[in-house]
Amino acid sequence: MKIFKTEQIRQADAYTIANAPISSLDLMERASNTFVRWFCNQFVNTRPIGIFCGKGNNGGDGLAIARLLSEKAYQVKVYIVEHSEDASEDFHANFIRLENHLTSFKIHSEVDLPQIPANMVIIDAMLGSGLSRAATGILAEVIQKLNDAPNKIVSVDIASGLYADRQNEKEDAIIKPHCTVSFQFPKLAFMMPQNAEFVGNWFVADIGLSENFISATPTSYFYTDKSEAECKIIPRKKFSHKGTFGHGLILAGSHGKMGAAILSGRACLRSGIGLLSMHIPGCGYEIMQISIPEAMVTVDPDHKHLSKLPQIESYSAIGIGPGVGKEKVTVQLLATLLKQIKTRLLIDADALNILSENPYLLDHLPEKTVLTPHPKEFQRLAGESKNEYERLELARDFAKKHKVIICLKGANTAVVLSNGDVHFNSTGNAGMATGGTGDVLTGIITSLLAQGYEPEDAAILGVYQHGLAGDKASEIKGQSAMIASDVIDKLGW
Ligand SMILES: NC(=O)C1=CN([C@@H]2O[C@H](COP(=O)(O)OP(=O)(O)OC[C@H]3O[C@@H](n4cnc5c(N)ncnc54)[C@H](OP(=O)(O)O)[C@@H]3O)[C@@H](O)[C@H]2O)[C@@H](O)CC1
Ligand SMILES: Nc1ncnc2c1ncn2[C@@H]1O[C@H](COP(=O)(O)OP(=O)(O)O)[C@@H](O)[C@H]1O
Ligand SMILES: [K+]
Repeated sequence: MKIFKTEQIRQADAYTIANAPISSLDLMERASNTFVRWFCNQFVNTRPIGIFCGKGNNGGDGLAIARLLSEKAYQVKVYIVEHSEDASEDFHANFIRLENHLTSFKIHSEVDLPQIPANMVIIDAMLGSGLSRAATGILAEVIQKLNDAPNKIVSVDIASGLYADRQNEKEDAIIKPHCTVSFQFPKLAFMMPQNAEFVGNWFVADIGLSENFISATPTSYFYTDKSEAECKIIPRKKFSHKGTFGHGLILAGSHGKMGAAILSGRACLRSGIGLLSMHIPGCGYEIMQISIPEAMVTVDPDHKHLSKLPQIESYSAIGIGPGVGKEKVTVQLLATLLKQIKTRLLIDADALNILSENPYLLDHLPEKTVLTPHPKEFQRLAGESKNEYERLELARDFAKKHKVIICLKGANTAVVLSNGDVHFNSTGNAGMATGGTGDVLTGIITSLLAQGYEPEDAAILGVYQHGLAGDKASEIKGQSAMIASDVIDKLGW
């Protein structure tokens, strides 16, 4: 799914109005109807509803929603926050339509603020994607009051006060909704961890903006949903054999960290690879052979660390990093690997930290190497950033400069391609914030690379399947009890 910036959403809106054709008021009606359909599935009509409207089109949506809900026998109260003398045309039209149904209450100042019953559901339609500056004055006061109340809040399109695609200041007044119903596209703001409390659970309501416009308009931001991930899967043919699915090599583990090697190896095998070899330090030999009988093992001459690169010509992809440490000998091994490698490569964990400490190695990264840093590893690699928008830009610059693919891990992992495109992941949950889940991802993506998936697809699909397995694991174990091995157990597609 594409993620558009505010300006592009406005253009999509205008294009649809001109070409569908549909009047802007009818488009607002359609958007409001879509919201109401969603809302009625979530909230019964015995609960009172309070709709807080601004005076732009977001407020116009609020007024239309008020009318539609009252037609469905919801008890609705409408509050209009008088932040401006002027109102948008469609706000005005909906205000007139509403007059036959409901009276609205105007909020000019704090004294006009209503008492809010505890069971009232609040619909936030004060400011939408037209936010041009921080909310102040009466808007800020209403936002504060609603945030302080225990009531459930549902934001129309986006929480009032939250910029759709740029950084807010810390002190900005922003609604903290339980959920947001976004029109047609998710907003870039929803992908940023810092905005979690200003988004809540979010849903996309298809309001029928022009498909021609959407498919023809380029964007650098995407959201990987189920259909997009599934169409990347290459089916296994009836007469295929293990040679069809590649032979991967994972270099992992050190004394005390053989678990990381085991997790990545197991995940690799559970992701469809034909053959897997693991290169590990001497201390891990028996551990590995017993833990993963399906994997072949080559043993490093060093007992505790990886020090010597094995023959690598026969592998279709190589993954390096989980649990390897940063010993001098391992630095040397990575440098040799970068010189010799002719196949697809994934670099994770301490191998990334080695790159950070030896930046000259970055010039030797083969094109489309997949890097899988968590935020701290990325910071070591690319430097500090003031906020998550800046971090994303840094990742895009880094990926373009070094022609690599970066999976910036976290909730909504951002897969940043070497052309700067960003694919945010839709699967995964906070139960995955536990040691070893990153090693699992290394195994999955290495497996896909070995099978011949293009590195872009391997990264996007691998991240998606990793999160999906995490979601299945959390359904069974719960987020607190699940561990990385549970994620491996739930792999499979
Ligand atoms: N295609 C779609 O997706 C569709 C979108 N639709 C809906 O339209 C919404 C966008 O509408 P919108 O452009 O009128 O913007 P919205 O946020 O309601 O208000 C802007 C007004 O507020 C003002 N203003 C801004 N910041 C302010 C501040 N801090 N404090 C005070 N005032 C401030 C601003 O003033 P100005 O910046 O000009 O001074 C302007 O007057 C969108 O979110 C969705 O709900 C659907 O109806 C149909 C299809
Ligand atoms: N809150 C979360 N929601 C979704 N996925 C998460 C969350 N926290 C962590 N993850 C995922 O779990 C993995 C953690 O990786 P990492 O930090 O490298 O762990 P480790 O080094 O212990 O293996 C990443 O793929 C990340 O996207
Ligand atoms: K809103």
